[in-house]
Amino acid sequence: MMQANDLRLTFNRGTPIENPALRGISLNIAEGEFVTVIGTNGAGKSTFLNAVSGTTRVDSGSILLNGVDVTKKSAHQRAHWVARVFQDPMAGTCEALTIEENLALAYKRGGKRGLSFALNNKNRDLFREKLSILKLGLENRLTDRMGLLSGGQRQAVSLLMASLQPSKILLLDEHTAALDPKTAAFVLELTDKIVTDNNLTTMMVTHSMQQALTHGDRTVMLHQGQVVLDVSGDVRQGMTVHDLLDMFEQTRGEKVEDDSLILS
Ligand SMILES: Nc1ncnc2c1ncn2[C@@H]1O[C@H](COP(=O)(O)OP(=O)(O)OP(=O)(O)O)[C@@H](O)[C@H]1O
Repeated sequence: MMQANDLRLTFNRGTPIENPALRGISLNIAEGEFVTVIGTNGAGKSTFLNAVSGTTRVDSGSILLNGVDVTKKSAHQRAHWVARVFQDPMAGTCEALTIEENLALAYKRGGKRGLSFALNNKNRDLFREKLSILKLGLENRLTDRMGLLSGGQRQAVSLLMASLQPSKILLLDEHTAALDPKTAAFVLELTDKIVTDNNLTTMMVTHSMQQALTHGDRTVMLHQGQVVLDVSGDVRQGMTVHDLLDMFEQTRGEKVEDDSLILS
């Protein structure tokens, strides 16, 4: 479903602050697969997601979505293949617009018709039905401005927006990191439900090794711009954070030096 082939990207090439952020990332993700992505600070996780969504162009390599080479397509052109939820709850939705307007925008993603076209009674019923899944009472607040919602509520709506159209891939970039622990747990639970119910192909970046192992069905670890671990199936089943750290140490001959990754 998603194929990343030997992605390479160096920031500030030829300057004293040259930084090879992606050093040959290759990763194939099958339709409906839920991959968690973990890695130390600066490992290239966000850059990789940016490369897939098209907000950052790679120097070389290619990205295929459903067999279509999208490497040279802009983020806008990729919008109907890619849905994304960011760490900042303010980033994925438009606070000046109402809840229903935000949902309508997501619903017509990639389409050419205007917002008013997507805001009809039939769609309002659909939005109400979808919002009721969140169990936050938002189905009764369609015309409230998005800016009135809490961070957790906004992330929940963002997830819903991501599932309104059959995307080719859902990218979650530490989308619970800015939330309090209880709200983060709620949004993660919701993530599992929305991903499973809609059979979404998903890549979720998380800073928690524990989360990476308990959600999704495959875990990929990035380190210094490369994929260094890729575990799934029986190997991943029952795997502890300790096991993952051991595996990293055996493969790389070095220890993970990022405490936040180990402790969170
Ligand atoms: N626009 C940019 N210009 C220059 N360097 C950048 C840019 N974006 C990222 N980098 C650098 O590329 C490297 C990878 O960054 P990236 O944000 O992808 O890491 P990450 O794994 O998401 O890290 P974190 O867990 O800290 O968010 C880092 O060294 C970062 O400083």
